[in-house]
Amino acid sequence: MLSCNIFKKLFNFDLNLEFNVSNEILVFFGPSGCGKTTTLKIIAGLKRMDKGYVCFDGKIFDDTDKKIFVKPQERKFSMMFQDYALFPHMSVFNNIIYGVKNSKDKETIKRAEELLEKFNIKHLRNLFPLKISGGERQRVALARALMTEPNLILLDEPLSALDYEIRLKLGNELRSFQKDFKIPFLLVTHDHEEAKRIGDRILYISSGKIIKETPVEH
Ligand SMILES: Nc1ncnc2c1ncn2[C@@H]1O[C@H](COP(=O)(O)OP(=O)(O)OP(=O)(O)O)[C@@H](O)[C@H]1O
Repeated sequence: MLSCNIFKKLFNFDLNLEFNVSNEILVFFGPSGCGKTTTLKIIAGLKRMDKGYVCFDGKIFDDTDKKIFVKPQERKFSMMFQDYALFPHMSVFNNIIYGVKNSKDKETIKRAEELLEKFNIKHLRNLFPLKISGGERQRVALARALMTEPNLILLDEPLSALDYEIRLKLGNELRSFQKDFKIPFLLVTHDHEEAKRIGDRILYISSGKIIKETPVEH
């Protein structure tokens, strides 16, 4: 389980959130600028907070009082950004296996092939990111996020560039992935329908605070 208590002074308000994520899809829902991305980056270790902690399964990854900070690359948390952050000089396939230690072994190749199949991007495997569409890049980024067998997945607007039909399909697949992986997923969206479709629980965020929390019936 991920446990967080986060305080950070932002330009216009203070970010102040306390929450846990167990083996479920927790959605952060809120308007642009309310602090969603900043929160994911603090959890990933890509931004520092002013006060608080981030713990996962009893291990401390960040604690401002105890002066503990674990580097992002040592957290085994996978983050997918809004802008996908794919490597432009690498093929789709190499982007997906990037970050896996034994990228040449059979299991890795098999897993990458399965993800290519699952995300319907098999035909793109040798192309470079600039040659494929935004929606396709998003699917490659999703496959990469799931490739490294992380303990936790942080998804920042993972479906925002996709057509409605594909959003529905990938949304369902995200739910089935979460059930297969049995790890916490934290997903950011400002689409309420999507929050209800994908999430097990929704935290409504406004100006850096949780204003409401609701479970979702599926
Ligand atoms: N370095 C910084 N120091 C202080 N405040 C910042 C800094 N960078 C951004 N902010 C402020 O933090 C707030 C939260 O930004 P954040 O990107 O987390 O929002 P968001 O909810 O993810 O928005 P969006 O949905 O548009 O991506 C913004 O209001 C922004 O002005």
